[in-house]
Amino acid sequence: MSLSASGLRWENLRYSIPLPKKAAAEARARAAVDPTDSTLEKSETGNVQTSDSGIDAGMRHILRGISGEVRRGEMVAILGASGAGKTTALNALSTRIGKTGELGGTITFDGKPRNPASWKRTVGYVEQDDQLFGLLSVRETIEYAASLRLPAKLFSEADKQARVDTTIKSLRLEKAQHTRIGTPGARGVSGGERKRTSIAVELVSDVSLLMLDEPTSGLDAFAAANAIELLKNISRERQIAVLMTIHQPSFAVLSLFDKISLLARGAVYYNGPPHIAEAWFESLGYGTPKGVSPPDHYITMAEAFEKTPEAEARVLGLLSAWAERGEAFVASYEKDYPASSSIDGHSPSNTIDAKRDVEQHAGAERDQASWPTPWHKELAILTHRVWLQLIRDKSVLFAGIGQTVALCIFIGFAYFRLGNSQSDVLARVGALFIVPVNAAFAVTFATYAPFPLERSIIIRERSGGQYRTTSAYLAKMLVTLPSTVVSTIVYYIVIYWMIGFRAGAGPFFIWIGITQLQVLSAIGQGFAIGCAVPSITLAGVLAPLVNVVAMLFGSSLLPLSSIPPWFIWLHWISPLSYSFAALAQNEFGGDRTFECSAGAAQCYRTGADVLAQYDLQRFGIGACAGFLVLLSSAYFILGYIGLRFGGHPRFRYA
Ligand SMILES: Nc1ncnc2c1ncn2[C@@H]1O[C@H](COP(=O)(O)OP(=O)(O)OP(=O)(O)O)[C@@H](O)[C@H]1O
Repeated sequence: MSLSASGLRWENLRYSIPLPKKAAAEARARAAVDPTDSTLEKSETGNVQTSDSGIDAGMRHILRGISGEVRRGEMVAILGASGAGKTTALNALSTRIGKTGELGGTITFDGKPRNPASWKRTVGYVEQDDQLFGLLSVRETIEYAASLRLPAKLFSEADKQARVDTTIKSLRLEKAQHTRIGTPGARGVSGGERKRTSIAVELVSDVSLLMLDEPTSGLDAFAAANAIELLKNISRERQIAVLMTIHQPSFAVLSLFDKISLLARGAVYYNGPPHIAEAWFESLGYGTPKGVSPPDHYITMAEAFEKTPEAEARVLGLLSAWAERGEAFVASYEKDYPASSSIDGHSPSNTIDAKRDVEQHAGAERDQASWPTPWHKELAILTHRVWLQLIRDKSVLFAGIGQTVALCIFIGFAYFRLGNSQSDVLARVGALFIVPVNAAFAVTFATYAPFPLERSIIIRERSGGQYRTTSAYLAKMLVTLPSTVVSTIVYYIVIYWMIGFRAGAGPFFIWIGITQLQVLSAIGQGFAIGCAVPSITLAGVLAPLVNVVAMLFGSSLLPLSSIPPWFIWLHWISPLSYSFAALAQNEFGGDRTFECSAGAAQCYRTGADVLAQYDLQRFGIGACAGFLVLLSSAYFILGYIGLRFGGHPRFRYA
């Protein structure tokens, strides 16, 4: 194969994963019965062909020595049946491959090994699922990407806007640019527009290589052809190398690629221009029958769907024929029939100011190891984006108002205007506990709910080296903290007067202060759970568990003296222990007295009696507030660690 130094090139790429013990033992047993079952035969070119499902010596071989290249200005597709290894190949090339498997072979970009310092800003990766914020418009989505990805040193605000306009135009998103992406509850742009927005988010920056995992999946034939045609134009105009996996393209779409790489069982059985594929397969006696779509034929004939010895022989024949003489065939065909639409000599169009672009690109190469935007600017951009989504999410606003009204009605009227009788003393203790418990539940749940989606978007964006975790995390905190305080404070003010807690400005402000610290710890819990747990289902299991345990060990339900010694630490790490104690001291402190009817067996005559009975004076109100701040900080730190390491994009270069 004649390989140029420009663009991405891979040689003898291999990837194997260890099998679970049981599967490995079964494979060994099968191999003992039929030695051909797991024999790997290496061809002269290093490509590996196999007669089995790819199991050998406790390893499953998913990629077996594949080679290929995509040059700048070219568009190449990796094709194959389901399970052929397309996604694994793309993942290995883009560094998104798992750490558990063994990776071998050589991968270079522009003739050099991929440089970890600059790679993530060299390559744009479009995932199969479009992870975008549904409440932002197409244009806003691309603008945020431009603001975060284009180096501030090289692009003024006007330059960035110009780049956004160009990108919108080149992806034909003009009409949809002001439409929101859409959420499950509110329809937005079409599937094709959504996909083109995902592509635009990558292309708005100076990437030299664009990788796409099945960009046409879920699109109709017209939208699919449209997207691929646009990508082809962009690869030409901007001299970007475009590599994608694609599932069952139409013949028209197939013809748009400069090269296709056909995979079966993790090995290549054709790699070259699409128009030569037919000649190659014809030379093997497998030309496309009349009335059958060539891409469908190329893919299905390399799968032994029929499960017959003939089908198996056909697949193996295709694999070994390519390994033996495929590249020579393509080279001689290209020599005899040079393609009319060769990309050689193609120069970038004026769509983007080419000269300035080249200069900027050179600057960007030098600067790629550093972050594109200063930290404070990153923080401002990300905070603005979180804020915009918050104010647009009317469901959160209405749910918050509805919740406040409902809680005021139920809790407020259940404990309405408590007096000084003995039963009212007990009711006051109950109210002092239930109000912070309610904050813990309602706030924690509302806080962690959006995290799983945001986390996957943050991973995608951080994979492109767009910003630091600290700025993303702090931006979320800067919006969540004040908005939650504002939305909960009304409830605490109203409920205080409805229940009839101790009158006076001092007790009132202490009440507000402590309940807000309880809210702070609940937000912290929401951050910790949302950032550390990747799925909403898991978070939904964990959050109630954490809250119920905190409630059990941090309340009067289980007096301190009754808690088993090995669980006592749960009392000290429960925020409710401190908020309940502080609120009780606020309510029952001073010289408060209660009615006690003559002849009553037991009475709380003073507030001090209540505090002594429930053992609520170990720490003063100030110390309790301090512990609440400490616990909240610990939760926020846990959340940061969860996002920093759990939500960290993983790159594997070797
Ligand atoms: N980490 C892994 N552990 C176990 N098996 C794996 C792993 N990664 C890939 N495989 C297996 O390797 C084979 C190739 O997977 P891959 O996802 O690359 O296929 P594909 O060609 O992209 O298929 P599809 O079109 O269905 O997405 C599949 O059989 C898959 O089950």
